[in-house]
Parts: sequence; structure tokens; C-alpha cells
Amino acid sequence: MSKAYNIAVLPGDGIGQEVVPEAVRVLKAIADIYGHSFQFEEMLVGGAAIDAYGTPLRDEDLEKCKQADAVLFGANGGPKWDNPKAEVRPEQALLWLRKGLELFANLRPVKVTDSMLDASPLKPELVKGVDLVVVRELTGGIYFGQPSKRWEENGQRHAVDTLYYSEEEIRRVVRTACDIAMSRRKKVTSVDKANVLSSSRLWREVATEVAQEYPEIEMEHILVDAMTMHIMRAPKSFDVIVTENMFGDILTDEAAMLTGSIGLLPSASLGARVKENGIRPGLYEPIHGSAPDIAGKGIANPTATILSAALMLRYSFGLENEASSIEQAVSKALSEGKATADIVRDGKALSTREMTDVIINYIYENSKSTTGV
Ligand SMILES: NC(=O)C1=CN([C@@H]2O[C@H](COP(=O)(O)OP(=O)(O)OC[C@H]3O[C@@H](n4cnc5c(N)ncnc54)[C@H](O)[C@@H]3O)[C@@H](O)[C@H]2O)C=CC1
Ligand SMILES: CC(C)CC(=O)C(=O)O
Ligand SMILES: [Mg+2]
Repeated sequence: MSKAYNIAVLPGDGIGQEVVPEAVRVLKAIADIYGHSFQFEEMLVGGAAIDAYGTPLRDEDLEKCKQADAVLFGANGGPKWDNPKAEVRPEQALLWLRKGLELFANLRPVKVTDSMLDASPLKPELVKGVDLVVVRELTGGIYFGQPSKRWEENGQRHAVDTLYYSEEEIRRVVRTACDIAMSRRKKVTSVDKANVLSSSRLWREVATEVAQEYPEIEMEHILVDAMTMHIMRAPKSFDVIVTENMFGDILTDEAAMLTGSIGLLPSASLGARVKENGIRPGLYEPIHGSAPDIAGKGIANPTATILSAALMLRYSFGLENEASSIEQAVSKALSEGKATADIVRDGKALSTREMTDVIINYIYENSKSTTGV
């Protein structure tokens, strides 16, 4: 029997407000086809919440997200709130959510299907078949370390951020990466800056210890500066990449270019909690930001957010067939040249809504031919 699922919906700012409603439409189609009940509760976060409430995330909304079975998030930020001295910033909403929900592992799969080969600016033979997952530590590192502040002294402006990790924070995320690798090609690349940073030397030491718990796994260590090169030079040589918060943030925007657009990369953020009903709550979001340069035009690529909804079905709800049906529909749309402006090569660029319509149509078509529902 189908369960009911409570999904907190947080579009946020800029194109977040355009792509999240499209992913919700896809989830409604899935509910219709498979007979699930998805209850959506929408909340303001980021700049929209600063404007409405004076804070990027209200305590009561964080509490609702904690109670939800999953959170679907768009993006935060934009020029309107870009004041270097501001005490509240839209992006804090996302940091508070990740920390508050204890979601320490951010999974960013990068899979180049044949249907994406036209979109990638790289040579097809280089990217064809790329299938890697970046496991980014999400609740520690330089985005959270204290002190993080600015001050003035002797007529000079100063600022400091702190890169701190405990061994347990490193151990749990490296274990997550190894667990994922066990069901894949059993290779883990740990990325750090151990030639300079103490926190990275601890990272490498703990990662090496964790690898000993997984004798079947081959673990390699690569310095982050060289990694930016290797990921473009030989992307197919990677299976699971595990790294600290900021390195993972940067490497995955770079890795987006293997597929051709940042508008194609989804993410799932998970922690250790599993609810009594078997649901593993998570936060699902595209890896991109609020894209102020295209916001309000109806041209943003909704695919990353739609694929994030698929990850929600897979990781939080265990609905594998439903997740796959979304992924297959996306793949079919791309292979038939259906594309938004960021990836279109020949032919007409579809709007955000038109792209979603195509994906939804393929989901319905596929359900008739494969499941008979
Ligand atoms: N998760 C989040 O909420 C994030 C928020 N941000 C915030 O977003 C704002 C803009 O940051 P940027 O550095 O410009 O990064 P961005 O990811 O928003 O945009 C980078 C470039 O990619 C394009 N792009 C992004 N998503 C796209 C999509 N779905 N379809 C088509 N093109 C897309 C944009 O038009 C832009 O040219 C800033 O305020 C930043 O702090 C940035 C990254 C993550
Ligand atoms: C806090 C976010 C704005 C950081 C980011 O760029 C991301 O998580 O991808
Ligand atoms: Mg980022």
C-alpha cells in the first residue's frame, strides 16, 4: 500500500522560484501515476524570508523541515541582498538547514548520458560514459568554523574564517563514501590539501584509517589543485570522490561542465537519521544557485531540480521505479534534442515550463508502456 509523504518545499530566490514549482509538477505526476500521496508545504527562505520576516530562515520553519519526510530546495541569494557588511545573508538559510537537519553528506552524482554529449563543451570521447559521485562533507569545514568575522584595526579591514574538522566528522563522511563505492566500482578518491593544511593532514590520516575497514576498496589521495585538472583530463578514472565542504562545492561546479550545464546536476543531502516509518529524511536541491542573470525570464533549466526530486524518491522514500522513470524521461528528452537555452545546440530552446512538460509527457508515456499503471 502506498504511504503518504510530507515534503517541505523551499523555492528560495531567483530561479529557485521557477525551477522548484516544475519539480513539484513532476512529483504530482508521479503521485498520479503510482498512487502515492505527496503533501507539499511551501515556506519562504533566503532573501524572500529576509524581506518578509527579517531572517533567512525562521525557527518555526526549520522545525517544520525537521518534521518533514524530505525537503525540496531551490536556491538562495541575489544582488538585492549582497551587502558585504550585512549581518543576515540569504545563503545562511541553506547553511542553517544543512546543520539543523544534521545532513553531513552531500551526494552530487555526475553522470554523462549519451544524450548529453552534444551539450558538453568537452570532447565526446573524453566525457562519454562518465559516471562519478562526489560526496561532499556538508556540515563542517570553513563554511561553519568559528571564528568567522571581520573587524577594523589600525585603519585596516581584517577578516577571518576557520577551517576546522574533528576526526568523527571526517570518519562518518568517508564511511558514507566507502559504502556508496561498495555498490559501485569500489574506488574512492579522497581530495585534500594535505601539503599545506593541518585539517587536510587529519583528513588524509582518518580517510586512510577508514579505508582499512573496507579491504575491497582502492583508495587514492589527490591534492585539490591537481584534482581540478584531473577531473577535466580523465573524468572516467573516478568513481566516488570524497572531500571537505568547500573543495566539494568548487569541484562539483567544475564537474558540471562534463555534462554541459550546471542546470543538469542534482544533489541529495543525507544524515544518519531514519524515521520510525523507514523514511530517511533528506534535503534535495540542484547544485546551482539563484542565477540572477537569467531569473524572471522563464528560461532556467529545471532538470537539476527535477533530478533532485528523483533522488528524493530513491534515497528518502525508497521508490526506485518512480525515481528511474523520472531519470529515463529526462534522458529521453535530452536525446531527442529537447533543451533549454543553456544546452540547446540546434533547434528551438524550450522554456522552463515547456522542458518540464516534455519530461512529464515522457513519464506518462513510459508508465503506460512499462508498468501498465
Ligand atoms: N544553493 C544555493 O542556494 C546557492 C546559491 N548561490 C547564490 O546564487 C547567486 C548567484 O551565484 P552564481 O555564482 O552566479 O552561481 P549560479 O549557480 O547561480 O549561476 C552560475 C551561472 O550558471 C547559470 N545557471 C545556473 N543555474 C542554471 C539553470 N538551472 N539553468 C540555466 N543556467 C543556469 C547562471 O545563469 C549563471 O550564468 C549568489 O547570490 C550566490 O550566493 C550560489 C550557489 C549555490
Ligand atoms: C551555501 C551555498 C551558497 C554554498 C554553495 O554554493 C553550494 O552549496 O553549492
Ligand atoms: Mg556551490
